[in-house]
Amino acid sequence: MIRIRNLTHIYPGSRKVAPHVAVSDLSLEVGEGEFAILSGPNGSGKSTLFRILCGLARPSAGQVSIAGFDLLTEPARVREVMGVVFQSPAIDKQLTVAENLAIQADLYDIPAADYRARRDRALAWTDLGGRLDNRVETLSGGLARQVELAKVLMTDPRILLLDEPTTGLDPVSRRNFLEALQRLQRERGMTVLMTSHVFSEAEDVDRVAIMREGKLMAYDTPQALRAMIGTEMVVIQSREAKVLAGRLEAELGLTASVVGDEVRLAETENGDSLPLLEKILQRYRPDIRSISIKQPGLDDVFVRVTGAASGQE
Ligand SMILES: Nc1ncnc2c1ncn2[C@@H]1O[C@H](COP(=O)(O)OP(=O)(O)OP(=O)(O)O)[C@@H](O)[C@H]1O
Repeated sequence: MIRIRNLTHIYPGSRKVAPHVAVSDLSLEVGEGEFAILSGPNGSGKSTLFRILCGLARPSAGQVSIAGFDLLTEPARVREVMGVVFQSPAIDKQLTVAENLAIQADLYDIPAADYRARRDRALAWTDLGGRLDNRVETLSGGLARQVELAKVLMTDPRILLLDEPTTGLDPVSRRNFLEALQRLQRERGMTVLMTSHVFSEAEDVDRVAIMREGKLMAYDTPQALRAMIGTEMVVIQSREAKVLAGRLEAELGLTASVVGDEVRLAETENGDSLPLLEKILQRYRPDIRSISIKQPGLDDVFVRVTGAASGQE
């Protein structure tokens, strides 16, 4: 449904700045009706890839086809099937919800006879019922984002591209927004590709892509990605996490990564972390605030794959 083949994007540079390869020979497919998340540390090339996919930038090399249409040679066909929710608001906050949706209908030449039905169908995926006459500036951040979604849904897309749509939302609004997307996927067979750096959002999706320095480092189901790390890991909270990690590596020969005030240890060889936990507790107790065994999450995968600390909620 979204097929990216050997995509490369090079920013040309200038006399003072060298050319920069922002996307490097990247290939990736999102199947029909799949929900995929694209993540990566700052500067890894997500925005560049997103801009290419929504037709705002032309790649230096490679092909992209969307619903079987070539992005470069059939952009109008692609626009017919794809809806894009950008990070920066694309609605007029001074206008009401209904006025914003009416403008979208005008822009896309939606026949007047279809307008109400389309509008009501789009709103059915949101929590905006009864808010049609409210000015967007009076809505919460979460509902305002849902207006963006409703606006895009007015055009009946089969594919949705979203750029960090939940940034700045509180956890409840974020969950509501994601639930709307998941229902669209489940009940309408929508294909969804969304950039995000919040890994709790990625735990339930079909596939997660992790980019680093323009390259696709991993692309798999959340389960398969978590399995890369093992079944369980020891996590220690410490005021001096870096110092403790250094000591654990030097004195016990362990592999440790530091995320904030946490030291996370790679899986033990026999997979049983309890003896290791006891040993660490006996030796380093004064340096430890808490110690536990946990199943690896996607944030651990991210740290392993990119070498960067993951985005925090
Ligand atoms: N117009 C530009 N000219 C030159 N280099 C650029 C340009 N835009 C981005 N870059 C560089 O390309 C690389 C990828 O940038 P991009 O914005 O795609 O990354 P990102 O993963 O979206 O980062 P973020 O999460 O910070 O938005 C970065 O090193 C960035 O500095």
